Amino acid sequence: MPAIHNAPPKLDLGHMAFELSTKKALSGQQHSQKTQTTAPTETDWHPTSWRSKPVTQDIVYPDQGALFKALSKISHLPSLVSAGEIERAREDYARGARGEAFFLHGGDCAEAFNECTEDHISAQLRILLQMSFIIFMGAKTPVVRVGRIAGQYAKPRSKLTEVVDGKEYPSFRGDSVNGMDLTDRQPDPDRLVSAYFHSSTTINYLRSLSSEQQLLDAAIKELDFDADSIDSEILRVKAHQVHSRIEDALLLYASSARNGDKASSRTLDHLSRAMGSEMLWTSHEALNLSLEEASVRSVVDPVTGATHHYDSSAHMIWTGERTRQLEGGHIEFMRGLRNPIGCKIGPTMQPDELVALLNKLDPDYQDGRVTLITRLGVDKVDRFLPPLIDAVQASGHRPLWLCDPCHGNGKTTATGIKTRDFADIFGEIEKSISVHNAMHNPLGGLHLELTGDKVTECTGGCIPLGEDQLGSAYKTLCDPRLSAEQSLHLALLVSRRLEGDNLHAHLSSAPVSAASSAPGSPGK
Ligand SMILES: O=C[C@H](O)[C@H](O)COP(=O)(O)O
Ligand SMILES: C=C(OP(=O)(O)O)C(=O)O
Ligand SMILES: [Mn+2]
Repeated sequence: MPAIHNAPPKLDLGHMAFELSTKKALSGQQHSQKTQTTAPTETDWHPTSWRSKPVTQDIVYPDQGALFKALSKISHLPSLVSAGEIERAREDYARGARGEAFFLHGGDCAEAFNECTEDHISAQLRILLQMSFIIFMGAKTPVVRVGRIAGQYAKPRSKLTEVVDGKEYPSFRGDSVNGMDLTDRQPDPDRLVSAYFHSSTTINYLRSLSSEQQLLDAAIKELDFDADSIDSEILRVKAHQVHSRIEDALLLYASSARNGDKASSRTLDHLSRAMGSEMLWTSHEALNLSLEEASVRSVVDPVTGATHHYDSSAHMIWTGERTRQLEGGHIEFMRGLRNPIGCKIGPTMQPDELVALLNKLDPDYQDGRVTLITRLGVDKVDRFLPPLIDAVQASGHRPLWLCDPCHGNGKTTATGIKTRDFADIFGEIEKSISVHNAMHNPLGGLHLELTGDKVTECTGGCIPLGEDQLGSAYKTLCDPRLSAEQSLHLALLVSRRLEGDNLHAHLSSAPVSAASSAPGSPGK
């Protein structure tokens, strides 16, 4: 049973008592709000109201004084994202919920402080851009990108302790909590401050990469993808199409930059819009509620007079499968925020429980207010997804539905390595698309654990990786991620699936690819 959160004695973090760094974001006017009295949803919500609820996966700090100091520091540091950006993200989520945009939400399972480097951050942005370009070509819908980035530093664990050589240690809970080293497993509040600065550096670098020029360069010039290596004729053809479309776009870009050519500019405008001209939205699992609370900034909407509460640490936050109890602290915290919020949905979720959750998180029935991230497992989608969709449709809520094909498909090899197989991952996506389509409730996007780096953490893919090869570049701090190559391969398969194109018809001379009969194992 979850314990009632052992809250530090009445921390006045000052999130309501200092000048609001976001005060100009909504209107361009100055609004100084010293105390907040109105809550956006229910009058009893407050940034601290989660503290009286049971909190699962709680992080217990031995030194409460040091915790108070760290949280107080964070509560006075500038917002990482602005209220205006969060408002724009809300609009994207509403579009996604209405089927007007496809979401690609992905990144590391757990970000690492020592991977806060130009190489890793640009690789993450690049892979998401490349995948969204590929998916856009099939879905023919703008693709909105959201990173598990700039704050994904805290992890829930299946077991809160582990035994090594007969001795019990707290499990590693992410770089914002403790260290991987067995001697560094006590939660350390200084890591919270460090997480803030790593997040801030990451966002700063992402912003510097987000100009249109950079965006096109990253997506187009560096599509480091050898189409000929794909072991499936259908996908190889598709990959070549992507390459040539990318080359066309690059030529257009060069010529319009030279001549200011109107037609080219129009095409490019279209391309940029499709790719989204905004920066990548940032997100993380809001696990450590003390940290999230210290990030809340309250702003009065000058038009309506309502007070909005923004979690200024990310554009979007979500609650995990292990912490989504209806009466728990995590749901309580999220319900009062203006940010788009999400919830992971595993196979134990009951349809009526899901509707109760939506009633609580989305009392005003706003499109895309809540993102439901289903992570059922490839073998459970057909059984568990239809009743959930049915209940939500009948409820009148319109959430954004994402498929997370990673967390329901984990397995451990005989030698104890955590992995996932590409075929299961694509299999869950395919099944989810089919179920959603059959119920006239189109899937709104994907939630993936992936990296733009060359890692060997998941098996399978276009150049199939076997279990015996997992050791060569297994770098994740927690769950296995799709490598850059596996991610691009997945994007091609998804693009093709969304396009509903039947390349078989056009390639009548080609051998029937295994991709159509054994999803995710093309040619094998
Ligand atoms: O990312 C999700 C969870 O934190 C992760 O799957 C837990 O991993 P564990 O089962 O090794 O604790
Ligand atoms: C913890 C995670 O997933 P879930 O809550 O779905 O297990 C995660 O997305 O990293
Ligand atoms: Mn994970």
